Order: sequence, then structure tokens, then C-alpha cells
Amino acid sequence: MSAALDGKPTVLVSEKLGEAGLALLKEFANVDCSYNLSPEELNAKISSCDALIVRSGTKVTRQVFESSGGKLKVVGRAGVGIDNVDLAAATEHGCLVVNAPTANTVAAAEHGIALLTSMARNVAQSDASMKAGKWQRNKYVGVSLVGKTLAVMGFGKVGTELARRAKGLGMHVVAHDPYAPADRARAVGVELVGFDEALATADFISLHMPLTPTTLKILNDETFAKMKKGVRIVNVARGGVIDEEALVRALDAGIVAQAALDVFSVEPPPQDSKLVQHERVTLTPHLGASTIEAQEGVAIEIAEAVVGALKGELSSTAVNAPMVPAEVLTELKPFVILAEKLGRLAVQLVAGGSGVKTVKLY
Ligand SMILES: NC(=O)c1ccc[n+]([C@@H]2O[C@H](COP(=O)([O-])OP(=O)(O)OC[C@H]3O[C@@H](n4cnc5c(N)ncnc54)[C@H](O)[C@@H]3O)[C@@H](O)[C@H]2O)c1
Ligand SMILES: O=C(O)[C@H](O)COP(=O)(O)O
Repeated sequence: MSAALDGKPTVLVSEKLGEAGLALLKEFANVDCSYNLSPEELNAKISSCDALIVRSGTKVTRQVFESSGGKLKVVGRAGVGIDNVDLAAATEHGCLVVNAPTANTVAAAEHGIALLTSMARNVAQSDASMKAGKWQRNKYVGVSLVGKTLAVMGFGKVGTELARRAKGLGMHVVAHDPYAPADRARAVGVELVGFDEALATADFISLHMPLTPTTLKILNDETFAKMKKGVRIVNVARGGVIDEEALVRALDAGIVAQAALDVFSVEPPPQDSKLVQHERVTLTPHLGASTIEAQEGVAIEIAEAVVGALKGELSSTAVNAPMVPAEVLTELKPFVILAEKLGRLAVQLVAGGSGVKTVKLY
């Protein structure tokens, strides 16, 4: 039976979602799982959908909102980063954007630690070398983590969990985050420092801020020049926070000794990119959230948020933003400015395509 005939809303799921989440959605809606849609196919389908659920692989562009003809009420991002959703266009079209802010936190932090440790000990490179028939014990001497300074850039959920784990490895951890409260840092035993100080003192840098207009290419030629020679960089945030050509230059100049990257400005990155082919760069294909446990959790979290939004249950006017400084709260209108400033929006509700009705932040 079509959505129009049975009265149920239609939810389009454009990337793989865990079974438990799909089951929750199916109790309330007709669910269309159509993976690998081209942009044209997505634009064609969207006019019959009340909700769209995506991961990072689907670009929810202005064209998607325009093609929906006003039917699309909610976009659910099954994960944290909402940089693949045109928030300004969503707001203008009166469409709610929700994400799944908590379920993949530990998975991303664990992946950051996996990259940190495997980079320091050349695990990927020496594995490839052995598979090529070599036994290169001298070539792959690593560096120790204990006693080294790690700068966590972005001390939110993932950054905090990664910091806890790094302290367990005996690292000295500092963090930079313009919005992080001092008591959270104190609770973890981490010192909050300024951006330049973090760059200048770190032996290792781990990136955990969202991709926003402010953080775009925040690591660039100028900021690489402020780093300690021989620094090692982990990125499980977003590829766009690094100027990737500048990173190649910093690697070749010896400023950056190694990098371990889970995310790229274009995904997948071109195979012939200098970064991908660089001997001192370790790569994973955006796997930070990809554990069985995280994906089941994310699916449930996003299904509940999307169903709640479709039922209108997220329409309270309370603002629940314990971690947001008061001066930022005064900038609730327009919503997009808030999202850009904080980069950690969890839920937005838009009334009539203009003012924000409810904002819930995590
Ligand atoms: N690789 C993956 O699969 C994966 C998985 C989860 C999250 N992520 C990425 O990691 C990001 C962080 O996730 P989270 O759950 O910790 O989000 P979060 O919102 O809890 O934390 C982000 C933190 O970054 C801070 N921040 C904002 N602008 C900053 C700036 N200019 N400099 C330093 N800090 C800044 C915020 O104040 C916030 O504390 C997400 O936005 C997403 O892009 C990637
Ligand atoms: O922002 C996130 O939650 C991560 O980047 C995960 O993205 P994914 O859902 O595409 O794995």
C-alpha cells in the first residue's frame, strides 16, 4: 500500500542503517531503503518522502529541499557530523534536521586511539612490507607514546573520550576548544590551552572538531609552521579541517613526521593523491563510527529522533543546552549562526521556515 493510501509517512533511508533502527521506523512509517542513489535519483524520489535518513555519504543539498516541494519534514543524520546537510536550505524550507549525537562517540574515540598507536608503531606500513615478502625491523622503529604531549583539538564527546584513553596510555594531554567548560577538562585531568599553544607544544595532535566555516582548513601552511618539528597528526573528525595539499608539504618538509587519517575532503579521495600514496600516512576509509555496536546504537538513536519529529513530539520550547555559554545562547536566531558557531547542533526545530522553535544541544 502506498504512503498516500495507508496514511503513514514515508521515510527514505539512503545509506545502510542497523536493523533495530529500521524495525522502529517500520512500526510507524513506510520505509524505503534505497542505497547508492545518484543525486538525480535522490532529487526525483524526495518529493514523495516525509523524512530522509542519511549517513556521511549522501549530500543533502539545497536542490534536495527544493525538489521535495515542501513535503520533507525531517532529515535524520545517522551519526554526528551534519556538514553534509545544507542547514541554511533546511531552515528556509522549514525542515527539521536531527542527528544521532551520542551512539558512536566511543567507537570514534577508539578508532582515534587505534590510529594513534598504529601510526606510532608503523603497523600498517610494516604489515604491507611483510606481505610484500620483506622483514624490515630497522626501517620500522617507532616512537613511544608515554610521556608525550597530545593536543586534543575539539574537546567535545569524542575528544573527551579519546583524552581519557590517551591518559591511560601515560600521555600528557592538553586540549583546545573555545567552548569547552573548564570543569569538564578538570574532571578528565586535561589542561585547556589556546590554539597556538596547543600547536607549539604537541608531539601528537588529534582532531575532534566539527567541519564548519570556522574550522575549514584550520590546519594549513600557516598553522603547520607553528607546530613542533616532527609532530604526528590523527584525524577522525572531517577531512576538510585540514588543507590536504599543505599537509603533504608539511610532511615533505619534515614538520609533520606522520599522519593517520580516517576522513578526507573528498571521499573516497583520488587514488593518485599524494596524501593517499604518502609512505608516512596511514589511511582508513571513514571507519570511525563503523563498529557493530555503534551502528546499532546510531540506528536506534536516529529512528527515535525521526519518529519523534514526525509525531511532533520534539516541539517543546525548552532549550536544553547545559554546555553552551550564555553569550552564545543569546544568538539563537537565526539558527544557522548558532550551528556555525558551535558546530555541535543535535536537534533543531524550525517554525514556519523562519525562527527557531526548539534547539537541543548535546
Ligand atoms: N570518523 C568518524 O567516523 C567520526 C565519528 C564521529 C564523529 N566524527 C566527527 O567528529 C566530530 C566531533 O564529534 P563529537 O561527537 O565529539 O561532537 P561534539 O559536538 O561533542 O564535539 C565537538 C567539539 O568541537 C568543539 N569546537 C567547535 N569549534 C571548534 C574550534 N574552532 N576549535 C576547537 N574546537 C571546536 C565544540 O565546542 C565541541 O566541544 C563530528 O562533528 C564529526 O565530524 C567523525
Ligand atoms: O559524523 C559521524 O558520525 C561520522 O563521521 C560517521 O559517519 P558515517 O555514519 O558515514 O560512518
